[in-house]
Amino acid sequence: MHTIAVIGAGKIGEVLLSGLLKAGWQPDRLVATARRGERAELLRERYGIRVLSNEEACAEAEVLAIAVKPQDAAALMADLGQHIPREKLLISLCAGLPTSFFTKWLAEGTPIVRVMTNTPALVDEAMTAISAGPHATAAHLALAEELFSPLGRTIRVPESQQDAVTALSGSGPAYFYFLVEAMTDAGILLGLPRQVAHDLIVQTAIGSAIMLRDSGEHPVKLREAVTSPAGTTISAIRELENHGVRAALLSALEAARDRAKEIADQNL
Ligand SMILES: NC(=O)C1=CN([C@@H]2O[C@H](COP(=O)(O)OP(=O)(O)OC[C@H]3O[C@@H](n4cnc5c(N)ncnc54)[C@H](O)[C@@H]3O)[C@@H](O)[C@H]2O)C=CC1
Ligand SMILES: O=C(O)[C@@H]1CCC=N1
Repeated sequence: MHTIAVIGAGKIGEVLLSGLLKAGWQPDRLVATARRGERAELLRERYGIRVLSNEEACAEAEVLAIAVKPQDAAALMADLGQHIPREKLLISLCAGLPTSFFTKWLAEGTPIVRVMTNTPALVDEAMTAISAGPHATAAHLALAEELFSPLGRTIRVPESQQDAVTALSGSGPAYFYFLVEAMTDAGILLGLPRQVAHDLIVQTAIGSAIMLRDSGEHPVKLREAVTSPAGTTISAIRELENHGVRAALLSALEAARDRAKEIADQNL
């Protein structure tokens, strides 16, 4: 069994650590690094894992999962790159950064895999997309899948699609929460108590998501089944179309994709 180091165990790094522990990884196979002492202490207490310096973690683990913010990656790699021998596998979780970003700090031949996951990993329902970067073999991709499959679903995509994946499923949970928040407000407008509105919409979201996943039906079909002739739903749909919600989503995701590219450009 490999030892995995999560370099920069913040929100996403912690999700990965807790998922691996739930999947049966032994705490002595997991190592984390953190910038702040209190964070290190919390991770030690919560998970019983070792929290080391970046350099020690690199020496200890065969797989290095880079989970710092993209804006912190250059400083990290400038310090750490020289301590990473080519036998290690580097897995980047950083939004926007292409695998070519990392190669300049790494020994020639070091394998890199790029991953985009999302926060539903906390409830074992992540969507994780995995791409081979330079020198990543089928075995490296299989190892990345082994690490992320306990957190939910995994798919493989070409690296050229990762910015789009980031815009769609990486950021996706935020769009659904935004929608739930707005629909709860709409319930308040219609006179429902906040808690009732919240409960109604959360269960409706869960039911709709399960139907989308399990029915095998196209979303248009599912929507049509709710939309009665001259009924209530079509009145609401007309307002959504009048307000350009579909166009807003297209623009929103394009903006997220463009921001991923911009992050890369600012850090290259
Ligand atoms: N939050 C999300 O929904 C998602 C985030 N990501 C990506 O995951 C990465 C991490 O994001 P979050 O967990 O949200 O950020 P975060 O800010 O919660 O975690 C990053 C952690 O890295 C630590 N750090 C920074 N520089 C360090 C260094 N030199 N040595 C050790 N630790 C260092 C910070 O102290 C922080 O705890 C980002 O690159 C982001 O693009 C990917 C998918 C989803
Ligand atoms: O907002 C962000 O930059 C990160 C990447 C995907 C989700 N959160």
